[in-house]
Amino acid sequence: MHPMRIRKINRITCTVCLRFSRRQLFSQTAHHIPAMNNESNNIKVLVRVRPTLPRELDANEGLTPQSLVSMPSPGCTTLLNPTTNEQKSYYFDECVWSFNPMDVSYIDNQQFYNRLGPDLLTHLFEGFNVCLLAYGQTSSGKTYTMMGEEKQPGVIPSLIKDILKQVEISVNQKVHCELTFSYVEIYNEQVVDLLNKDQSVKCKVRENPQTGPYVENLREVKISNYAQFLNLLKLGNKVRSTASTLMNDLSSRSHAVITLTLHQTRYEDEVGDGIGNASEQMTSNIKLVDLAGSERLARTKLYGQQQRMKEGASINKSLTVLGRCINLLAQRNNKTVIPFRDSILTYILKENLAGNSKTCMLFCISPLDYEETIQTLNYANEVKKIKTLAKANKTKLPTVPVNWDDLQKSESSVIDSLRNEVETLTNKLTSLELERNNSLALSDSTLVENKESTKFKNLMEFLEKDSAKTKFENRYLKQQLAKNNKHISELQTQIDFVYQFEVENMKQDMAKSQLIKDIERCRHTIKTDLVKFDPASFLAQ
Ligand SMILES: Nc1ncnc2c1ncn2[C@@H]1O[C@H](COP(=O)(O)OP(=O)(O)OP(=O)(O)O)[C@@H](O)[C@H]1O
Repeated sequence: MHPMRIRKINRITCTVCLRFSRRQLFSQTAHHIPAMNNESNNIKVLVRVRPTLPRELDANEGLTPQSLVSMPSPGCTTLLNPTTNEQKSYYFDECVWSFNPMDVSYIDNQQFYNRLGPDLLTHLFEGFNVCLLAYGQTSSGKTYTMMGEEKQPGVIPSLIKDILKQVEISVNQKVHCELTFSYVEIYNEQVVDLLNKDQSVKCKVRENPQTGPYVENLREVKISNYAQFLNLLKLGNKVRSTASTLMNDLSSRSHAVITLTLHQTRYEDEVGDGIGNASEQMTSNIKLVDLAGSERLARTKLYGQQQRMKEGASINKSLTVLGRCINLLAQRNNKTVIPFRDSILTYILKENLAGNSKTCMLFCISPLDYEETIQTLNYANEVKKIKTLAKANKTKLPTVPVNWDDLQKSESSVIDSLRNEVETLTNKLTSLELERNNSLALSDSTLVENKESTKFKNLMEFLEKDSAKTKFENRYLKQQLAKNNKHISELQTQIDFVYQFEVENMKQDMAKSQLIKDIERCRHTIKTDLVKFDPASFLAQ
């Protein structure tokens, strides 16, 4: 594999391994991108221009070159043609200026996430399928925006942190959330499951008539804390490096797709403060896609159609087909058949490009490369015409609203709950191992009769559901217990205070009565002395 690529994958893994502080996370005022509502929406289009790279500075004798791109207002991007000096303006939902950190309008990763995060999070928890795609030529800042760096975490780690925090908040409202994580790479029309060490398992894309295309045999792993996400990312990146070495190509020619699926279950109230039965369920997902560098797609446009198809097929068919789908979708002709199935990428993204999804596409551009940038901006201009039809995937599950401010406050409680989670997971692992051993022992004896094996399967399903419920109940009770303990300790402080106060009062009362007694005794002594007192003898002295 290309050494730059290995360095990049390592960078991605190291970057998110570092926890970011609450201040870093929420230092910027949230400014949301225009809200996406529960109807037909256009795909939201964002454009971000990156700073000059060291090699570009070197080429300009260390001086910052003049950017060909400018963003005179938050929704406008202009591009200067260096040959003709003509300037072309484009209008998008949001234009993000990250050219020079010294500029007042400079937007860093944290600020960028604070604009995008609240909507992504709210839509996911409201039950919508959500998608964020990063598109752009090589080195335009796609991975930097999606994954980020040590001090500037990108959208993916920041979003996962916030999803986990919202999951904790939901538990308190008796909504059990289960989050699963999958990580695939699409290269040369093949899906590589990056979480499966056994690469002999083939992952084909199939279509469910209700929910659309999905990847068969995909490993989806439950995550309930940030450390688990980091481990999976590490594992995925390790497989990604090996896979690209085997393919003898650069992985910048591959697309990375992270999918987070959220299952929410609301439990009814039981008499008292307990948990009743599960009432409603809802499933939604978010796809976070870091596309392969688009520069070759642009170059192929110089060739004739046949040549372009050939190159698309051998180098990066997916991007060529994505471009074709986008052109056809932008024409908004209902009769046109969109060739989603012509590539694995577009097949996987079918729902996100034209179906049930709230989709946002980020176009990363270089400030100096006129040819590539104009291609990307023209492409973005087409994308903004595309409409999707998002519906919340639920019947009537009232969700726990996402409160950005609450999430800020919940930072410390999450760390505490993560500690609890370790304990819960260890217990769960032990019980699962026991369950598995039992099941293996049982299955040996029950294989003899089919009837018995069905019974056993049903029993296992029941046990699985029951153990999920028990786990949730445990978490809920733990939270209630923590709340009660807090209340008890507050009461204890009040009791201590009242006790101290009473003791002080009693002491004062005792001192008072002692004083009264002393005065009484003195009065008595004086009285007795007065009785004995003889003025004549006193005068004679
Ligand atoms: N907004 C930004 N601020 C600071 N540095 C950036 C920014 N965007 C990109 N960079 C830097 O530019 C370089 C290339 O960025 P990145 O690796 O994210 O590009 P890419 O589009 O993912 O490339 P590829 O298609 O090859 O995977 C990196 O060194 C990164 O640190």
